[in-house]
Amino acid sequence: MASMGEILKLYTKCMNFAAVKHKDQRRKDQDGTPYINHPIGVAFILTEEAGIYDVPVLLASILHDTVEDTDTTFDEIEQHFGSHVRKLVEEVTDDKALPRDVRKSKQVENAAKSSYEARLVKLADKLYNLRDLQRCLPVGWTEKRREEYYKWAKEVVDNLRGTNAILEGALDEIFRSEHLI
Ligand SMILES: Nc1nc2c(ncn2[C@@H]2O[C@H](COP(=O)(O)OP(=O)(O)O)[C@@H](OP(=O)(O)OP(=O)(O)O)[C@H]2O)c(=O)[nH]1
Repeated sequence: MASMGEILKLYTKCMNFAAVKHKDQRRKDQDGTPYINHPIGVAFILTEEAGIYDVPVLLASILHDTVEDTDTTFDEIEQHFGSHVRKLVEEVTDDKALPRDVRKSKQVENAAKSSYEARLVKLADKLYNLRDLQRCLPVGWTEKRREEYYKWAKEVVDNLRGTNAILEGALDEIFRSEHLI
């Protein structure tokens, strides 16, 4: 079993890796929030709200957008963080080469087939993004696009149910406030 020191070393290496990879990326909000706030926030939801302390899950949550949105490869993830974390990051990565509508429907389909660990990352990711959407509308988004995102996110979440009552409860609170349930 890894010591606390080894775990902290790996966790810090992971945050540094993601921060370097996302360094030029910003969120879509008016303020151009540094993108790294999102993966760190997803990991924080898992520890702080859901009480998840599973190391591969937390590492995958921090790395979840590195391959999708930066030049990071799955081989690189494996080299630094091992094959288990690589598999989880693969499970939560969308293929950006696909047309947007195909990518979005694949995410709904793939949710149902995901592992328990990947489901935790997906739920926390959706929770962060939906809260962000409640906080402010991304630049260039219309109210219609916002509504469509909520509806699509609910379809994904519905295929992830039975995974974690805290995360699903927090998501349902948002869906209720948006009159989706
Ligand atoms: N709410 C919100 N989202 C932002 C912001 N900045 C960046 N995003 C990202 O935008 C994506 C959602 O926008 P879409 O238009 O639906 O997706 P797309 O960019 O992938 O086409 C999410 O990424 P994703 O990896 O595609 O996640 P998900 O849509 O698969 O959950 C989310 O993380 C922001 O300021 N607010």
